[in-house]
Amino acid sequence: APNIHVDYMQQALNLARKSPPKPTNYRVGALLIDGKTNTVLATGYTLECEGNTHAEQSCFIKLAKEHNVTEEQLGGILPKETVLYTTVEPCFKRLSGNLPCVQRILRLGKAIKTVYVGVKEPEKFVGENTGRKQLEDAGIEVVLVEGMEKEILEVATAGHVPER
Ligand SMILES: Nc1nc(=O)c(N)c(NC[C@H](O)[C@H](O)[C@H](O)COP(=O)(O)O)[nH]1
Ligand SMILES: [Zn+2]
Repeated sequence: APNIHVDYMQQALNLARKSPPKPTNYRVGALLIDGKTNTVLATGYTLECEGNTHAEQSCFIKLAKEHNVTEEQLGGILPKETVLYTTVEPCFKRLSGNLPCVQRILRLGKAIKTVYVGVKEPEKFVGENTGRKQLEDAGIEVVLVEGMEKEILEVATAGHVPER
């Protein structure tokens, strides 16, 4: 039977393929979904929005612009059954020092109920990603959508110099 989570994760992966390859990040795709009506609220991919933006961050930036609010105010207008799909789990630390997406998700309050991820973040840039625990401690469910790890990582690391 077609799995709705795999369908959305495939959509997110197709978004990730639009991201310009870079050796210092991952090419990620993300979708914000209204879980009640099953409608797509926003899509995003790494570097879509100006500056050094992440896929999840691009979803928030675009949706905030659409509603004429700041990214910080987005929590007030998101449907309460909002779910986030992201091919790579939200970052908890960024080498650039920019605000990590786990913090961006947490400051939306209870707006995001569940985060569906395609893979855990590899340890290459920032070591073990402890973001999942921060989200769970805030009452946000983190669910791994299995079966697409290999193709998600291939896309995510396309800009990386092959390990010797
Ligand atoms: N979930 C997620 N979505 C993204 O769109 C993206 N690029 C990453 N990547 C995580 C990785 O840890 C950071 O890309 C590096 O730590 C470099 O940090 P910057 O991206 O330059 O801020 N992770
Ligand atoms: Zn991030």
